[in-house]
Amino acid sequence: MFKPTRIPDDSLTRVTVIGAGNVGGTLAQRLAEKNLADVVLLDVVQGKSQGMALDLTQARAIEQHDRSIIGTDKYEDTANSDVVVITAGVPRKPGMTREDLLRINASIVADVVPKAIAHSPNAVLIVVSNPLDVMTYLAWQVSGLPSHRVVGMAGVLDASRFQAFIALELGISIADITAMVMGGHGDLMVPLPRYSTVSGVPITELMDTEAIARLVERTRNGGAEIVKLMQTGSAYFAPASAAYVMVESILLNRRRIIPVAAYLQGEYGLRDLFMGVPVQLGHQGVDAVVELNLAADELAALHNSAKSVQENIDQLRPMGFLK
Ligand SMILES: NC(=O)C1=CN([C@@H]2O[C@H](COP(=O)(O)OP(=O)(O)OC[C@H]3O[C@@H](n4cnc5c(N)ncnc54)[C@H](O)[C@@H]3O)[C@@H](O)[C@H]2O)C=CC1
Ligand SMILES: O=C([O-])CC(=O)C(=O)O
Repeated sequence: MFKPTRIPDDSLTRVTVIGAGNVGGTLAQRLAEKNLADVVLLDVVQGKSQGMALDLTQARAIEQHDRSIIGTDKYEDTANSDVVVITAGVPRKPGMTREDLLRINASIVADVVPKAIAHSPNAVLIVVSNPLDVMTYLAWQVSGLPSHRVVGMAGVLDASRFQAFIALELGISIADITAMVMGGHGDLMVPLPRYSTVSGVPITELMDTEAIARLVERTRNGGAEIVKLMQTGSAYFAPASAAYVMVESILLNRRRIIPVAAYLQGEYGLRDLFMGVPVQLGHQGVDAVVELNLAADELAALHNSAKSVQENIDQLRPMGFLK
């Protein structure tokens, strides 16, 4: 008779998601159900990640995958992860900006990142918690990791929103649309119509300036529009999808060229901050920052956004989060 043989669990790819909330839970689901990686889900609330992991495990028969999903509140259980994603933090409520979360989320990020990286020193770190660019800078500082192994998730999400609004406006398939959004993940983000296309044709050749301005504005307010509608939290389906894309490009070494919050060392005339720029993203994290040829007004908008990010990074010092 056939006798199954149990062999020791030896994960080839393992992703830790810190924070088993809306974004973290949905990301864990995507990672496992798309069969990309085994997942360890950690939350400070006792039982939350364990319950979610059990629930996801009970869907395996239906979703047909054999990925392990572990829920825990112990960092030892996250050891040797290839990628660590930080979604721990507080989401904003209607009327708040992302920057209003700076102090509370800085205290969470400063606490969880060193603990996670102590057990996965070779991981690539992806930050999701808001305010995104500032939290990514802080995570880098407290992780001790080289800057290329720390990235923030926002540009893929913001570009995906811009793509969705272009598709809705033109009544065409999302499949043929690309978009680029640079800058900080805040009200001053920089959607780039010249670098947003339908089958290779820039949307500047397909829409009038009024329509483009309207879609740009809706993209900038994409997060706030959802916060206002939901009242009790912020977006998570599209954010989890965007984080998935980044994890996939890293684990499969796809070297996708996508916008992420990356450490800038003179690119675009900016230095010593994390902010949204296109990068080549692979196994080691950021292989290279891609420098697009920006027009003077586009570059000015990028610098304006960078100024706001820098002002918020500067607030971390008097608060005691940075040396
Ligand atoms: N970068 C982006 O584009 C996006 C960022 N976000 C941000 O992501 C964060 C999470 O959002 P949601 O998942 O919707 O919030 P949520 O409230 O559903 O989940 C957050 C989870 O973090 C956990 N947590 C808090 N402190 C912790 C700690 N010290 N250790 C471990 N876990 C801890 C909470 O218990 C909770 O389960 C927020 O800061 C939100 O603003 C959300 C969407 C998009
Ligand atoms: O709006 C928020 O606070 C969450 C977020 O960053 C987004 O959905 O873009």
